[in-house]
Amino acid sequence: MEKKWDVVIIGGGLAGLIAANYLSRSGLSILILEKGKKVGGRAKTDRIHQQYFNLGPHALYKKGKAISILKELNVQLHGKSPHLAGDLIKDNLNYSAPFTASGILTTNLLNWKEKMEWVGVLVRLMTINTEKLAHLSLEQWVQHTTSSKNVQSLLHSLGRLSTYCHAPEQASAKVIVSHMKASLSGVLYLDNGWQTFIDRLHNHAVISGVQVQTHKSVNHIDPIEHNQFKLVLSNDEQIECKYVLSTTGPHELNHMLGEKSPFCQIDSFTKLTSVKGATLDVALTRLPNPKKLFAMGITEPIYFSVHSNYARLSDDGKSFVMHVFKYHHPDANIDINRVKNELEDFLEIIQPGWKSYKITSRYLPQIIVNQRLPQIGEEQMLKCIKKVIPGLYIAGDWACTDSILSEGAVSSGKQAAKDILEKERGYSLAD
Ligand SMILES: Cc1cc2nc3c(=O)[nH]c(=O)nc-3n(C[C@H](O)[C@H](O)[C@H](O)COP(=O)(O)OP(=O)(O)OC[C@H]3O[C@@H](n4cnc5c(N)ncnc54)[C@H](O)[C@@H]3O)c2cc1C
Repeated sequence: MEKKWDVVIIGGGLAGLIAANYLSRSGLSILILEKGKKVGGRAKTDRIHQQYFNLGPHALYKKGKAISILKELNVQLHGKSPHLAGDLIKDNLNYSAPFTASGILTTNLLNWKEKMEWVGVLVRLMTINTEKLAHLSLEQWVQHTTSSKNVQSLLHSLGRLSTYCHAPEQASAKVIVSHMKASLSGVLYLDNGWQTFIDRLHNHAVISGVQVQTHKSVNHIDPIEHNQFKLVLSNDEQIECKYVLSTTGPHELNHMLGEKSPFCQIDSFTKLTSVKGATLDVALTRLPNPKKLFAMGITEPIYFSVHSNYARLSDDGKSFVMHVFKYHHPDANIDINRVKNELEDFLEIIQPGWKSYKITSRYLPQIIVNQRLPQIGEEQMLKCIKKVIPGLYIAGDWACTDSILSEGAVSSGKQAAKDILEKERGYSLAD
C-alpha cells in the first residue's frame, strides 16, 4: 500500500473533472481513477477521419447551470446556437416545426385554434414554477395542460428534445418540464465537440496538482474504519483514502460496495433505470438537401440535426456532421438492426441519396444518455444515499434531484466538492 490520498474520485467524466477542479484549489491530495483510456466519459469527442463526433447529439443549455459553472472555472466555450426551424414528420408527412415564430405561422400541423393554444402553452412554460409539478408524471402534466392531441404530441416532442427521456408515463414532470423551460432559451453546439472543454478541465486539474490515472478500474470500495477507505482495483492494486467520490452509475456503485451495500435495501434505488437511445453519427462531403437542417418525428421518437451548420466539426471545416437519434423507451426490446434501418431511412427522407456522399459514420445502438430516468418522489432516496456511508460522496448525471444530463453531472460534481470541503475544512464554497 502506497501513499494515502485525501480524495479519490472514481471516474474522469464531467462530474469527476468538475469536482476535481473545485477541490484542487484546497490543497487536498486528489487522485482521479478512470477506467477508460482517456478522460471525458460520455462527454468525450472522437476524431474519426478528420471529423469530430460527440457521442451522439450534444448541446449545452445556454442559460443552464453547466455553462455558468464552466464560466466560473474560466472554461471558455466556442460555438453557436442552432435554429429550431425545420420539419416535424408525422405519418410520413412533413410539417414545419412550430418551434419558431415563422414555424408557428406556416405549419399545417396545427389549425388556428391549436396554434393559439400552442403559443399560450409556450408562454406559460417560460414562467412555470416546476416545484409545483413534483407529484405529477410528464404524461399527467401534458394531459392537464391541453386536450389537443396535436399540442400534446408537440409537448412530448419538446420533452424528448430537451431531455432524451421517452417514457412520459414514468418520468417526473418537475425535472422534464424544467429542462423544457431551459431549452426555450436556446442551446449551444461546440466547435470541435465537447472534448474541448473536457480537455480544459483536465488540464486545469492537472496543473493544480490533481493526479489523473487512466486504465484504472475500481472493483471494490471498502470502508475500513471511520473516515478511511480502501479501494481495490481490477489490477489488484490497493489505494487508501479519506474520502471517496464516486461518479459511476448507481448500479456500478452498488456493485463496488459489494454484498454489504446499504443501497440494496432501498427499493427505489434498486429500481433506478437509465435513459438510453441509439445514435447514428454521420459525416458527408455535401448535403443533398442543404435547407433541411433539423427534423423530428412526431409519430416516431427520432431526431435529426446537422450540427456542423453551427459548430466547426471537421479539420477542414467543409464537411457536414449530423446526428440521427432514436429515443428508446426503458421497457422496449431493442432490435439493433431494425433500429439502424429506421435511422438510415429517416435520414433518407430528409437527405435523399446521403449514402453517396458519406465520409464516415458510426452507429451506437444502445448508449446510456443519462444514468437515471427521473421519476416522481426520488428526492428522499437521493438525499438518503448521500448520507448513508460517511466519507462516501456521489456525483454524476443521476445524482441531482432537480436536473439530469450535463446539468446534473456538473452541478452534482460541484456540490460534492462543496460537501467534501465543508466536512474537511468547515468552510463552504460560494454557490
Ligand atoms: C447520445 C448522448 C447524447 C447526449 N446529449 C446531451 C446533451 O445534448 N446535453 C447534455 O447536457 N447532456 C447530454 N448527454 C449527457 C451527458 O453526456 C452526460 O450526462 C454526462 O457526460 C455524464 O457525465 P458523468 O460524469 O455523470 O458520467 P460519465 O461521463 O459516464 O463519467 C463516469 C466515468 O466513470 C468511469 N468509470 C465507471 N466505472 C468506473 C470504475 N469502476 N473505475 C474507474 N472509472 C470508472 C467511466 O469510464 C466514465 O468515464 C448526452 C449523452 C449521450 C450518450
